[in-house]
Amino acid sequence: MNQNELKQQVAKKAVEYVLNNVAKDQIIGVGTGSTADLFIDELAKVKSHIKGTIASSERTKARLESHGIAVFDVNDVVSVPVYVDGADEIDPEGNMIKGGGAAHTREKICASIADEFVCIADASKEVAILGAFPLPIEVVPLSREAVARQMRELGGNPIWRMNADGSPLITDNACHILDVHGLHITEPLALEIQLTIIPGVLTVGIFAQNAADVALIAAADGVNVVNF
Ligand SMILES: O=C(CO)[C@H](O)[C@H](O)COP(=O)(O)O
Repeated sequence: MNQNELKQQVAKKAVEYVLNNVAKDQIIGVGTGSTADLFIDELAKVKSHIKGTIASSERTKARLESHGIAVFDVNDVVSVPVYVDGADEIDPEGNMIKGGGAAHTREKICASIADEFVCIADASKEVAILGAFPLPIEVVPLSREAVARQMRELGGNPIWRMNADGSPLITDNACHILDVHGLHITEPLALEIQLTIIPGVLTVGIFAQNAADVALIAAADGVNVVNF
């Protein structure tokens, strides 16, 4: 089974999870990325079960709306029962690195108002310690070099993320991304807090404060449900 087939499998399982665990006519949170895209396509088949969604990116909002699924402004929603999203890495405690799709600021906001974070991933995303995947940090453009210097002082190697055409990637929040290579994140929550208070940092891609509550992990022999 290739990685895309695993993602398909976990997307289906996540819809099953929503149907079994979320009462009818609720608003649910939807993440961003290739796994989340497949989840959206599966969700569309049972869209009458939900009242609508909150979206973690413009990309996700457009895909949801293309299926006729209502998207609410996060400002108008107090809480959601579940937030379903992928991850770039997930450790044995449910801490994650996210932001490979440059959407982690809105993802963290959506996760913060969710009763339950349901992480959907294939088994290649499971790691013992976070950090092999470069840590995305969304920064206010003016602060980029100052933040990069602080990352170097911590032993990381920050790379300014570019688009395929060589232009700087601009996020949904009009900010830049630094991908910090070479970190070995043994204390995810402490590092998330430490980096979050650096002036100019909008959002760090460590999800420890908003770690996964449940992970649906697709492997060749099926989808494993992990409760943290
Ligand atoms: O954090 C994310 C986007 O900002 C994604 O959830 C993460 O990059 C995983 O993506 P994919 O499902 O494409 O592997």
